[in-house]
Amino acid sequence: MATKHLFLLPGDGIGPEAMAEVKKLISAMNEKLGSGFVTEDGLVGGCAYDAHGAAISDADMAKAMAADAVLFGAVGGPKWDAVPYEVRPEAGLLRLRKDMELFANLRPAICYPALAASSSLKQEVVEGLDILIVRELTGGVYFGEPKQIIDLGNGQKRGIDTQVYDTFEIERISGVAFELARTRKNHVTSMEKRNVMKSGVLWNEVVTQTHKARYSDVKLDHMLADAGGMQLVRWPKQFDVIVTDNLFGDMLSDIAAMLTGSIGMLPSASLGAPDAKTKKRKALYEPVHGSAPDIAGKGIANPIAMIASFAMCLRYSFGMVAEADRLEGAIAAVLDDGLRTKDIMSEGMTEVGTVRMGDAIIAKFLG
Ligand SMILES: NC(=O)c1ccc[n+]([C@@H]2O[C@H](COP(=O)([O-])OP(=O)(O)OC[C@H]3O[C@@H](n4cnc5c(N)ncnc54)[C@H](O)[C@@H]3O)[C@@H](O)[C@H]2O)c1
Ligand SMILES: CC(C)[C@H](C(=O)O)[C@@H](O)C(=O)O
Ligand SMILES: [Mg+2]
Repeated sequence: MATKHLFLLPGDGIGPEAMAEVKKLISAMNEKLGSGFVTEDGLVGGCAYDAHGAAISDADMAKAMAADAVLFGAVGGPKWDAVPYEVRPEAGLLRLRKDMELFANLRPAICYPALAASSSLKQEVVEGLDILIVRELTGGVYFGEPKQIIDLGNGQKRGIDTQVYDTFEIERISGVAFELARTRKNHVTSMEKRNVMKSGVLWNEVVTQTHKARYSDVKLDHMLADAGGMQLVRWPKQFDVIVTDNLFGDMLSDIAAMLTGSIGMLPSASLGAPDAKTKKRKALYEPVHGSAPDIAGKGIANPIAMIASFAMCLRYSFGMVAEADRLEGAIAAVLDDGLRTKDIMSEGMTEVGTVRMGDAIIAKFLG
C-alpha cells in the first residue's frame, strides 16, 4: 500500500489532547490494517511562537505544503494575548490556509441520534439534522487590504478591515457547493448581505450566474446572512448546503455547532483546487473549535471533532470511504452506548474523559 504522508500540527491548549487520540488511531490503523500512514509533528500557534518567534516556521510551512494532508489541532490562548498581531497564534493557521490556497472549507453539522435530546434546542428541531456549511476560506475581510489601524492625529485612531471578493473566488466556492449538493439533497442556500455590502451584491450575482450556467439542476435559494443565522436556529432542517463568505461562514458554523450538541462535535476539511496534473488537492483537516483554554490540561476535552476531522481526511485525501464511514459509525455507536464527555453529558449517561472517549471510538472502529 502506498505511503501516506500526514503532517500533524497539534498546536495549543486542547489541540494536543485531541490530536493524541487521532495519533493512537493512526498507529492502530497502521498496525492492524496496514494503512501505511507516515506522520511527522510540527509546531503551530503559541507553541511555535515560544520556540522560534513565529506562529509557524518556514520549515514547517514547507512540510505542510509537501504532505498528502495536514491535521491541525487548535491554536491560541491567553498566554499569547500580548504578542504582536503579526505573530499571534492565529496567524499560523491563516498562513497555512492562504499559502496552501485552501479556499474551500467544508463544515458539516450532523446531529447524532443519541445527542438529539441533549441540544439546547428542542429535540424535534435538531433530530436528524445533516447540513453542510461551505465557507470561503482564503478571501474576504480576513485577507483584504488595507488592514490596519491608523492614527488620525486628533487623539482618534481608525481601525480598517477590507472585504474584497473577485468573481473567480465566488465562482469556485459556489462550484464546490453545487457539486457537493448533487451528492446530497441537491439544495444550496447562498448567504450574503447584498442589502448593505457591494461584495454581497457581487456574491449574489456570481452565484446566480454559476447556477444558471452549470448547475441549474440544483435548487438554489438566496438568504441574507443575518436572517440565515436566525433560520439556522429556528428550523435548521430547511437547509442542505449553505455557501457563504469567510466571516459569515465563521460565525454561522459556530451557531451550527450548537445544533449538534457541542462545538466539540464539529469537524472540518479545508481543501485547495485539484492539481492540473496529479488531480490531488492540498488539504488541511481541523476541528471547528479553538484551544479551549478554560478546560485545557484537564483531560476532559471532547476529541470527537478532531477524530471526525480525520474521518474527513480519510474520505477526501485518501479515498478511504469505507474506513471514513466506519469511523463515523464508531462515533455514533459509542454515543449510542451512552459515553459522553462533559460538554455533551446528560442525565443517565456515563461521563468519560478525552482518553476514554478516544479509546472507545478506536475499539469500535477496529471492531
Ligand atoms: N482553529 C483554531 O485553532 C481556533 C478556532 C477557534 C478559536 N481559536 C482560538 O482559541 C482560543 C479560545 O477561543 P474561544 O474560547 O473563543 O473558543 P473555543 O472553541 O476554544 O472555546 C469555546 C468554548 O467551547 C468549549 N470547547 C471548545 N472545544 C471543546 C471541546 N473539544 N470539548 C469540550 N469543550 C470545548 C470551551 O471549553 C469553551 O468554553 C482563542 O485564542 C481563539 O482565537 C482557535
Ligand atoms: C482561529 C481563527 C483564526 C479561526 C477563524 O476565524 O477562521 C477560527 O475561528 C475558525 O473557525 O477556524
Ligand atoms: Mg471560528
